[in-house]
Amino acid sequence: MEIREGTVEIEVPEQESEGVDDAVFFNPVQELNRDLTVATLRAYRDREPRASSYLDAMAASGIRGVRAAADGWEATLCDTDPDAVSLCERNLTRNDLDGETVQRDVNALLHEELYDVVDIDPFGTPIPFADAAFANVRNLVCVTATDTAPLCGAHFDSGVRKYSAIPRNTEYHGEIGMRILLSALARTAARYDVGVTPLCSHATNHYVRTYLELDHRATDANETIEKIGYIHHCEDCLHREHEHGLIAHPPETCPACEGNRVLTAGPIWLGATKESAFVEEVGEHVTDDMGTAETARELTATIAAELDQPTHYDQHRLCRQWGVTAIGMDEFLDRLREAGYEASRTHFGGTTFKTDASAAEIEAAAIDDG
Ligand SMILES: C[S@@+](CC[C@H](N)C(=O)[O-])C[C@H]1O[C@@H](n2cnc3c(N)ncnc32)[C@H](O)[C@@H]1O
Ligand SMILES: [Zn+2]
Repeated sequence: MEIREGTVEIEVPEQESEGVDDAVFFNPVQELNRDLTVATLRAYRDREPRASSYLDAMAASGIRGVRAAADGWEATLCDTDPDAVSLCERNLTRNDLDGETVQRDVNALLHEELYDVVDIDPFGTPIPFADAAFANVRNLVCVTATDTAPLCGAHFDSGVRKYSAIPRNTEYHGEIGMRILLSALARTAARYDVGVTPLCSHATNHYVRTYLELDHRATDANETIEKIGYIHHCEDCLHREHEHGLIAHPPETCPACEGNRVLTAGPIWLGATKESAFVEEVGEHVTDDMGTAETARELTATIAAELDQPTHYDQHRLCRQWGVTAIGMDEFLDRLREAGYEASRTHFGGTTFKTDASAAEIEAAAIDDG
C-alpha cells in the first residue's frame, strides 16, 4: 500500500489488525507525531545550523528518515529487521532521495558513528537505547515512549523497574508519565556528563514524545540534575507539594488538609518540559502539506502557552471533589487571573489547566459558592 505524508510517498505494508504480525511496522495514527518531528527538525536547524546528520534509529518503513531526507537532512535509516531495511531503501529510491540504510542493532551503531540528531521510536520503552544515545549523540535526542501504563503508575512495578523512579497514578497521569520519562532520560544523560534541555514535549494516552537538546559539560549535567525532585500528592484534597533534590522528605500529613493519604512520586523531572519560543517556531514550521497541520498548529500553540511548572489540574475533577458545577474554561481561567494568579490551559485535556495557585486557593478564587 502507498501513502503520502508531508512531501513524500511511502510504501507501507498492510498491518494485520490482530495476532502476531511479521509485517514491517507502520502506524498511521502516529502521523501527528511525525508531522511535529519534521516541524521540530526545521525549527532546530534554525537554532543550530551546524546540525546536519539525522539517525532514524528504529526506521521500520523509514517514513521518518525519508521525510527528514526530503527536508535536506543527511539521513541514516537503521533497523535490525532486514525486511524493514529493504523497505527503507525502496522508500528512499521511490522519492529520489539520498540516504544511508543500515541493518544493525542501533545501540552498536551509536557507539561507532557520531550523529547530530537521533530519533528513538521503539516498541514500548526507550530506556534500552538511552545510554547509547546520550553517550554518543551531538545535539538533539528525540524520544517516543509508548509504554504509558508503566510511566504513569498504572503498571507500578514495571514503571519502577524501567525508570528507576516511583510513578503515581494520579488524575494528572499524562504529566506524571512525561516527567518520569524526562527524569530517567536526564539521569541517564548525566552519567555521561551530558546536560539535557527539553525543547518540546507532548503526551497523549498512547505515547509521550520529547525533544532533548544536549550540552556536553559536567556543569550542564549538574544543572540538569538540579531539576529533579519529588511530587507529594494528597489523595484527599488534591493538594500537591513539589520538592527539589535527590532525597525525598514526604510530609507525614498533608499540609493543606492534615489527611494522611499523601503519595510521593519521584525522582521526577520538575524543570520546564519545553521552551515556549522554540515551540512557537515549531508551530510556524508546520506546513499545509502535513495531514495533521491544523491539529499540529493547535497543539504547539497550547504547549507554547502552558505555564512551565508542575503539575496540572482538571477543572472537572476539582468540581467533583468540591461538589460544584464546572464553568467554561475561559471564565474559570479569568477568575484565577483576576485573583492575581497565573493560569493557562494545558495540552493534557480540554478541561485541564496550570496555575501557581494551590488547590485551596483555586477553590477560593474560581468556584461559585452558591
Ligand atoms: C515502533 S517501530 C518504528 C516506527 C517508525 N519509526 C515509524 O515512525 O513508523 C520499531 C522498530 O524498531 C526496530 N528495532 C527493534 N529493536 C531494534 C534495535 N535494537 N536496533 C534497531 N532497530 C530496532 C523494529 O524492527 C521496528 O521496525
Ligand atoms: Zn490534603
